Amino acid sequence: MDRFIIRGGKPLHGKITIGGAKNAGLKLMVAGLLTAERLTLTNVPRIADIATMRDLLVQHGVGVEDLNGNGTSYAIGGEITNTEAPYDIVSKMRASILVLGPLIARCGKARVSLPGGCAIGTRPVDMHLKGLEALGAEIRLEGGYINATAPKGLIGDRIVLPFASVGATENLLMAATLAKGRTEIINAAREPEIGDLVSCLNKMGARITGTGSGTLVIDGVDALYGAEHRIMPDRIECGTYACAAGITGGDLKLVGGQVDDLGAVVRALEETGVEVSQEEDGMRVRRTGALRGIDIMTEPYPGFPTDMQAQFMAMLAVAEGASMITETIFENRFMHVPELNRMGARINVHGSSAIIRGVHALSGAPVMATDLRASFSLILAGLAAHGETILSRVYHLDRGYEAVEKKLAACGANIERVKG
Ligand SMILES: CC(=O)N[C@H]1[C@@H](OP(=O)(O)OP(=O)(O)OC[C@H]2O[C@@H](n3ccc(=O)[nH]c3=O)[C@H](O)[C@@H]2O)O[C@H](CO)[C@@H](O)[C@@H]1O
Ligand SMILES: C=C(OP(=O)(O)O)C(=O)O
Repeated sequence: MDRFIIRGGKPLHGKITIGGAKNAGLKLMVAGLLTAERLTLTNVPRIADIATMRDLLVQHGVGVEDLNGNGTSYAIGGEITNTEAPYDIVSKMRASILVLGPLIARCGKARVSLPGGCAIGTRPVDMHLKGLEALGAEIRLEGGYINATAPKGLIGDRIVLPFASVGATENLLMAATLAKGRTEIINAAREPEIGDLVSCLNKMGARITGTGSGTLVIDGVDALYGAEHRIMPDRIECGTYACAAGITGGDLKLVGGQVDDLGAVVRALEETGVEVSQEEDGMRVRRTGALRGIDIMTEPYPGFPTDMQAQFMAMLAVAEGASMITETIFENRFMHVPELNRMGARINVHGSSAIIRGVHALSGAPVMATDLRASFSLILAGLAAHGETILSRVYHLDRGYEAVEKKLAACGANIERVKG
């Protein structure tokens, strides 16, 4: 298992190019299941989750061609020959559940392993299943698998989501594109990645309106077609490197970063004393004064994203005064707290809130990554700490961040990957 060795204490200066968004790219690849024609995706991030999604599509029988041989453009297309998504892939990557809706819509049946929980929460898929049943799917759970059929095809309906789930919205949205008649998804999630998916589906011939409004209206069509789509920049990767500038007191240009996708994150950065501006080719982030403690609550978009919570916690650990972070999306997303405390942070968790008392400095220590964003919070702490931090289990990080050590080292960080 690879490890990172980080020697902290250097402010970061320079440019970091933001890649395509993991949380858009994965769904856009799945959208390739909705047509036999060729869907070309560009700006694909070179991360482990994308490779896993590629394996999943290939085992459904669909071709995934690497167009320029470097993993940044894929052409997806072909007939589906296998409608099963097996446990070994789904258990590795929860986003695999998103093949369920498209497979039922296109093939009238699907057998998809239940994803189960993960380090951040139990993460049930009840809303995905209830919504698909409302569209006419018959669903049985057996042996850890979801067995779904739609003998008469899917039929549009009005679906009210009890919570604006990103995954449920996407699964139902994709299924509804090929359903008969109109589907309305009320209390739909409004994350920008869903807007990116809608824009690609509409290029493929879908008829979807209401992006970002909380109500999506989908008029089903008989078939979808080939298209070409550039994946949006990863706002979470951008926010994460913004925290790297913030915690080290540096000055970074995040090429391709868009302030507009990061409203709540930008407001929180500014409140802590980090300056953010939109420039022609990306977002500039710098800090010259002290970091100040703030209170944050995670919420569905446009609120503060849970996927930025751990990174802010690392930054607030060295801010002046006390901060409180309340996590409302996942019930167990504080696994980074004991690791940050091992580096000298003073954080206490009370239920779904963490109280952070800022310390003057952190000190390097051996620490363990537990999930994707928690991993990066430990890198951030390591970049600001005195001495050496050794981060193990970086495979969590490789799921969603491309070339972390190269991007950081190019801006002056002392970080190396040790293979093993
Ligand atoms: C691949 C991807 O895009 N992942 C993102 C997606 O995850 P994901 O799509 O899994 O997140 P959801 O918005 O669905 O989940 C939010 C909450 O709703 C609960 N829930 C969800 C569905 C359901 O049927 N029943 C249920 O109870 C979940 O357990 C969780 O507590 O959105 C999350 C919230 O912004 C992000 O943190 C993830 O990075
Ligand atoms: C929680 C995340 O991803 P996933 O939903 O794939 O676990 C994330 O990107 O922070």
